[in-house]
Amino acid sequence: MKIAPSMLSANFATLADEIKEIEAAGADYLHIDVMDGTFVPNISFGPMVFGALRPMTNLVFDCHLMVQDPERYVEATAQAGADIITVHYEATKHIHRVIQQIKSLGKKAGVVINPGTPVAALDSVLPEVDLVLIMTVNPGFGGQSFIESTLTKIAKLKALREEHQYHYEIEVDGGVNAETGRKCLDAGADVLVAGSYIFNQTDRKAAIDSLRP
Ligand SMILES: O=C(CO)[C@H](O)[C@H](O)COP(=O)(O)O
Ligand SMILES: [Fe+2]
Repeated sequence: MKIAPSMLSANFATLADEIKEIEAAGADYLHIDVMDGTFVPNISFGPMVFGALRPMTNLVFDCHLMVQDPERYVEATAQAGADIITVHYEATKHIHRVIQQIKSLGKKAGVVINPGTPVAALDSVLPEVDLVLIMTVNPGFGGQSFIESTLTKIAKLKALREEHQYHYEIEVDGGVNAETGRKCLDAGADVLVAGSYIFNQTDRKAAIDSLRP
């Protein structure tokens, strides 16, 4: 399994040091939450900010685009050094086209659904994607409580992957701590995103280690 600390909960005044610390502590991905104030009721940062961090770390840049019509920003995200670009099913009229756009830029393509969207909405893109992200909170803010009903989606995605020999990783995002993270792993998750749980602890290595079974 992999751990993806979410930069949203890091100290923005010392970002480079925060990122180096979680890299040394054994993180696998750096989860990068881009918010536009329209698709979600919050604004975070964009490609100019994480692009500046790219030369400072070898962590996989796992970009979660919470922006309306993400096709407008996929190219800038790729150019800023993203490795995985994940777009919301709910944010575009053309999810299949956006996935193709990401792949044509040579990046791994992910799709993400809100707690209110069923796995069935993803039928047509599951054969194409490298990652499926299940929101386990409503997107927009760190530090929210895990929504238990999302666990059944993880199991569904795992069963579909086995049945059809799909290749996507299953990632979960929101309210993940040692307890809820374990539930996600038991249900079949491959990647745990955790923001406040990791960055609110002074010992980030202990926090990351506590998420591993
Ligand atoms: O996408 C997100 C919010 O929309 C974040 O990745 C997520 O909320 C991480 O924060 P926390 O682990 O504190 O819940
Ligand atoms: Fe996220």
